[in-house]
Amino acid sequence: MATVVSHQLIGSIHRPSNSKASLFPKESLYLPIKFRQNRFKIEATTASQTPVLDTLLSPSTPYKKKTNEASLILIRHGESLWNEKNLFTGCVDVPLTEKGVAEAIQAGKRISTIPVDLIFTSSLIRAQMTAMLAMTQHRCKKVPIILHDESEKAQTWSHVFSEETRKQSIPVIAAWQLNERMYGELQGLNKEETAERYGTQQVHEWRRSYHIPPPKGESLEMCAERAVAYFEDNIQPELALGNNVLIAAHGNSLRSIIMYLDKLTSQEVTSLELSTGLPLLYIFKDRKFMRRGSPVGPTEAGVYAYTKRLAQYRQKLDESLN
Ligand SMILES: O=C(O)[C@@H](CO)OP(=O)(O)O
Repeated sequence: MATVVSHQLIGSIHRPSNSKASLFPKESLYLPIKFRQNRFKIEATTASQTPVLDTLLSPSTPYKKKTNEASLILIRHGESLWNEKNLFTGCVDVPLTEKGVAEAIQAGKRISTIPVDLIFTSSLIRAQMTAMLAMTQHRCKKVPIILHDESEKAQTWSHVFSEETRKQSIPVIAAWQLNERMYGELQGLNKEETAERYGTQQVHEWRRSYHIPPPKGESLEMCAERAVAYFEDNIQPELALGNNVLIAAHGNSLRSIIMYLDKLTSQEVTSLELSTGLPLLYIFKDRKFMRRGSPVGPTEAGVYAYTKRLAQYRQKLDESLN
């Protein structure tokens, strides 16, 4: 059984279940993503069909599986304007504060030599800002590009016509399933005033229990049903193909994903707290997730000792910059 956890430091695409296909297509086969019922659907197709996802992911986009290992970085967004005001935020779409921007940039520095091939964010601006700001610091210097596939027009109009430019880009997929838990009738209320009104114990249960939902909102369990399902259906298959993934999301959507990764019980997850803007690294190897803490910075020796692959990646970056 997992020990009590306190991560003080850390901060559909619907794939057919037996599909081994990646978002990074191979030679003659590529995988258009179609937006259906708020979920992406990936279907294999042949080169004679319209390349819907041709915008960024070209047939020869770099990633071929060479390893059964991949990195997974989780970042809770930096401080938002409502974190600052101590308001329940949930699915309300508020931006980062100046401090939140600085946190995202700092997070980027800390992960700047850890490989990232694919980024998933929620559909909320605070998570997207965090991912984008963090990637400005990455030493690979690749440009994160949001894939818009809400319509055929959006796909066509954001097409990139240079193979070289596409190679210098990182696809970003925004998924509502990674959004913050919907806080129901608490959204917009001050947390302290709510505790005074309903009692500290009641508010703590709404905020941290697994099963109890806030009034007309989602419990962590309900949030996990969509966030973990999305992770399993769309993110884990990429990791299994050796693609390194960054997820920028929220306190509670990430708590539910960490509960899944670390196999926490519904009791243990109540003491899991995530700070804003601090990255947490996992290694996915042999179909298992190993938690590797929060990288302190690009020069930290410890992180690169975790796996040979990370050390090699960093060495290549060092060589290319010298
Ligand atoms: O207000 C929210 O949406 C969340 C995260 O900021 O709050 P809590 O930590 O209470 O779940």
